[in-house]
Amino acid sequence: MRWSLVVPAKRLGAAKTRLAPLTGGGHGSGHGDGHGLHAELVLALLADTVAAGRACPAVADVLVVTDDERAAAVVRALGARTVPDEPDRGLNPALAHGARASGSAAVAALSSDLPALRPGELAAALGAAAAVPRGFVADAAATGTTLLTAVGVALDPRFGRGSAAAHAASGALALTGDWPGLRRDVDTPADLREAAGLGLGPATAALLPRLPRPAA
Ligand SMILES: Nc1nc2c(ncn2[C@@H]2O[C@H](COP(=O)(O)OP(=O)(O)OP(=O)(O)O)[C@@H](O)[C@H]2O)c(=O)[nH]1
Ligand SMILES: C=C(OP(=O)(O)O)C(=O)O
Repeated sequence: MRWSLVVPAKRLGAAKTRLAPLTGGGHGSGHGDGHGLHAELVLALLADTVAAGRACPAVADVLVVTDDERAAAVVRALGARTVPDEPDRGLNPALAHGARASGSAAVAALSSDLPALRPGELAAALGAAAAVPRGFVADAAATGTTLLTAVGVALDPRFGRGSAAAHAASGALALTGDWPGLRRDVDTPADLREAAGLGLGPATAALLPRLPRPAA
């Protein structure tokens, strides 16, 4: 079975506010304005996630839901398709829109902040997901979700705080395996240090030495 991956990306300057301390946070950091180091860091996390997805043999195509032109250009250069961020009602409606736009019967929503993701572990998780109508992979903290899958049924995404429990309550099966890069989402500076310990993708690795506050 080959999958369509749907990856959400809100505007770079508005995303990942909890990482602002790493990029200086204030004036000149680019946090909030879509430029500068903050946007570059958010973009690097997205680029490494998309590149790993594209390199996964179980993935037929990657669809990024975004209105950010810079993010769209970067992921297209990596071989992803892009669709506008519709209906502009937040993360879950954007993912449902992307899932429908993919036109695929096997759809997986993937977090956009997985810089240590390996194509092989994604393939293993998607292999497990092929056996169930809906499945999910919890993040390293076991409270959030990094992957939500659907085969022949609606994706019905419930990302957000406590999403692992919400996905389980909606009938999705928790998929478990030794997939450290797939689980290691990066919301905080400490998360980025842990991702660095697993091994970062090239975009995030290249950015790390440029951060004013060392992350790793
Ligand atoms: N396309 C799209 N993506 C979204 C939207 N809202 C959130 N996302 C993406 O979903 C992921 C989780 O977003 P949030 O939980 O809002 O916050 P965050 O950007 O991770 O970070 P914090 O500001 O630090 O909480 C990020 O990859 C966002 O880019 C949306 O309305 N549209
Ligand atoms: C949206 C989620 O995560 P975060 O906000 O941490 O990126 C989630 O885990 O469902």
